[in-house]
Amino acid sequence: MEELQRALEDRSLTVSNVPEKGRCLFTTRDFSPGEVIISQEPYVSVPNNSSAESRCDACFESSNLKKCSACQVVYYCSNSCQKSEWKLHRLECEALSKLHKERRMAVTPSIRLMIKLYLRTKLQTERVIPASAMDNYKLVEALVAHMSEIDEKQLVLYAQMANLVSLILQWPGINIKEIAENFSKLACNAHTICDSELRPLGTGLYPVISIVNHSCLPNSVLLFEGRSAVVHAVQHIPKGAEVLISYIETAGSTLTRQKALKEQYLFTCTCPRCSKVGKYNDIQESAVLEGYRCKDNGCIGFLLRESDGNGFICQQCGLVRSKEEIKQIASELKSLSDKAPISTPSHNYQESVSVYRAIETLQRKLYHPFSISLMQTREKLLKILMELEDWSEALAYCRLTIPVYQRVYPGCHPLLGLQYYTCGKLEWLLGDTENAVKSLIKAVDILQITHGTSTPFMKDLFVRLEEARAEASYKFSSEE
Ligand SMILES: C[S@@+](CC[C@H](N)C(=O)[O-])C[C@H]1O[C@@H](n2cnc3c(N)ncnc32)[C@H](O)[C@@H]1O
Repeated sequence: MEELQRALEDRSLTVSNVPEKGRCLFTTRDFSPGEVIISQEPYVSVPNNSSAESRCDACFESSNLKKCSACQVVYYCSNSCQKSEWKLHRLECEALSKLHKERRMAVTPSIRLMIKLYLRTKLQTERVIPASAMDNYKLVEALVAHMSEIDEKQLVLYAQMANLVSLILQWPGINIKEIAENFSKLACNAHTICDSELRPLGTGLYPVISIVNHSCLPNSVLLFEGRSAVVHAVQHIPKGAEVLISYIETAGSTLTRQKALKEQYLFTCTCPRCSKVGKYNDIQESAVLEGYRCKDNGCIGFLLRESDGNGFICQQCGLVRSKEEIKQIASELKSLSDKAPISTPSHNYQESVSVYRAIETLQRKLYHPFSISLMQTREKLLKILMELEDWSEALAYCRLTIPVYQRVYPGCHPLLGLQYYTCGKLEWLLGDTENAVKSLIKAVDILQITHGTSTPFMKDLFVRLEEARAEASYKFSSEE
């Protein structure tokens, strides 16, 4: 702990224990918006390899992959990536190769992550790979596991997974209970590694970044540059403040967010947003984000259940929607949603578009215009239409999502920045350079804070903005 405190001191940070939260990371100087607060390489990481997509174990790249010829499980995109992982993979490869082929192919990313955790610890203990203040097994030991709060079913699952890890490693005297506890640690401490556009690529354990606690109104954001986790301040953070990121999708109502936090991280959030639970403004916000729309299409009031329980009354105009009408649309929506594909293979894009269009129409009838479900359906349509290169309809849906994004991701949120970026790209493709410039400027304003300015993604964004600006001014001068 002392060694870690010294390493953090150099970064103007310190760790303290707070009774209701456990360890917390505090600043010892002011941080400006966009500044990197802390970054860390993973102690261990694995890509989310599936039959549909594989990635390099070292850099998560998905092209030019070659399978490890011995274990046939792990992929690398180059010799240098394979070399960088070799000390660890040599041991993993030996262990995996002893399994029957079918069993080996069924080893999940979570099992691999645990195997790598044990192998890395072994190699550090034997000093085959170096350890440091921010990179050692003691930091993993210090992570919270919440063992006493986990339900029976989950414990049984962790015990089964621990047995499989033991079977693969075949280490005499290995402690199954400790492996099960480590699975519980991974559940509330590991992070999903995403690319710059927040698409999930894999999972990593970053034991120092794991000290950062959650807020639904965070002052920082955790993003990834390759496999490195980087925490950026998204607002001015004064000296002595706690560094806070969001662990979950913050768009939901307070009850939805609290449920997600309780289920995965086993705590009740008391952040400034959550402390409003049950107050009028919070009830209003939940009814807007997750409730029904007014019967009058021109009214954007929110609906609350009538005291007799027979319907929902608009809090703006007083019109009532009957329970039966709502039930009817909800049931149509359910049967349509059951038909919607979870993932869309390319040959099914057209079919998916029609299903999601029908869902969107029904959701518009049922939900408030700022509904999160409606926003998510439009987001799906936007993605599929982009795959179909139908830029114009994709842009229409993208524009419809923007006001909801602005409401649910206020301030400097990467998802809002990325949505402006998509809008700008589509406007540019459709020749609407003037609006493209406006959207890309909004994207840059947010993303240079959340993502920094030096990543390939941001450099590409700056180039796109310059190109759009040049084209807009050329168009303007030729029109003159
Ligand atoms: C990734 S760890 C964060 C570091 C942790 N506080 C520690 O002592 O190691 C996640 C756990 O921290 C606690 N935690 C995180 N944010 C919290 C918050 N806002 N309020 C209360 N507990 C929180 C919960 O126990 C959660 O499962």
